[in-house]
Amino acid sequence: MTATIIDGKAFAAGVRGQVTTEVERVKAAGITPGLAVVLVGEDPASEVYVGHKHRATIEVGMTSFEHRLPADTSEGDLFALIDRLNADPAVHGILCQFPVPAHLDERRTVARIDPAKDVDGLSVTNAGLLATGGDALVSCTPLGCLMLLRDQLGDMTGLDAVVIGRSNLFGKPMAQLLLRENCTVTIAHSRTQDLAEVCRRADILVAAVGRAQMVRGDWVKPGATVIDVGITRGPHPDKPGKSRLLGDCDFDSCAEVAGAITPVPGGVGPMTIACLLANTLTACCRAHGLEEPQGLTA
Ligand SMILES: Nc1nc2c(c(=O)[nH]1)N[C@@H](CN(C=O)c1ccc(C(=O)N[C@@H](CCC(=O)O)C(=O)O)cc1)CN2
Repeated sequence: MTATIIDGKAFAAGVRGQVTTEVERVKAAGITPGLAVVLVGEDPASEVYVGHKHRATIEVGMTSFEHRLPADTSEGDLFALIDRLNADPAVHGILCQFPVPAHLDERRTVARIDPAKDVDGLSVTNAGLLATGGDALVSCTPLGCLMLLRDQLGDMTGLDAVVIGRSNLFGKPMAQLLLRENCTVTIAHSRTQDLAEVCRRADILVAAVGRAQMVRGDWVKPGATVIDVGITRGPHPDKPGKSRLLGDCDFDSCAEVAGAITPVPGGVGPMTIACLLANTLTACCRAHGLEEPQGLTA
């Protein structure tokens, strides 16, 4: 293996430490940043992520408001809760954990959240601000990838970046962030022709397809920086009855060719929650006209 392994777990711990210091500064001004997380239903992975978010919020000194609603919650009841959180001055960030049950609509749910408290950066307002160069709250996972890339590469001007995946939560904001860094950006997806050839052009290859180990070493340009956003749980090959997490990249073959690569687990994943805390702090500072923390935004 030749590639540098990008340690997202350690980097995320550093971001959380920085957030903790900044929260102390904000508290000294008499304000405690507050994050409200809404979980509808009992998706097992979501239960775990929401639990991690709650603990991480408390650890950095913020207030955590957790709202767990039954799977059959009506849109009206969900929106009534969001309206209360929008109006609550102790709440600076709101997110609804995805996926939501099938009878609810993610876009309508996001649209109900006050854009100033939309710490997932998914509202039309925040997506538009990001696309037009404004001060957006940026979706947490792409923001985390940007922080890792800046740390790894510094100036990205002129680099060819390929993002595989076009979701609102990840692919589109990631592409916008890379464009802001002056990369030449290609968004590839399931209908892209000769995907392997497109990927081989990338100095920065970001994989968010949701198909385990799809990107193989011969898709990677020698020396490229590979960011693996996929998390698929599959059976463990050596431990019967146990599972393991797989990324969208075949780690061993990609690491033979890449200059640097994020592992799964321990790469991009931990950055998601660290950036959620960073976004909550940013939203709080903006709400109260306080100086914004440096290095925690796009
Ligand atoms: N409203 C949102 N919903 C979802 C988001 C989101 O950003 N906003 N992202 C994902 C889930 N997610 C956070 O919500 C998340 C995913 C993964 C991790 C993480 O730390 N992964 C670890 C492995 C964890 C494990 O063992 O399962 C890693 O990759 O190292 C944190 C948060 C979908 N929903």
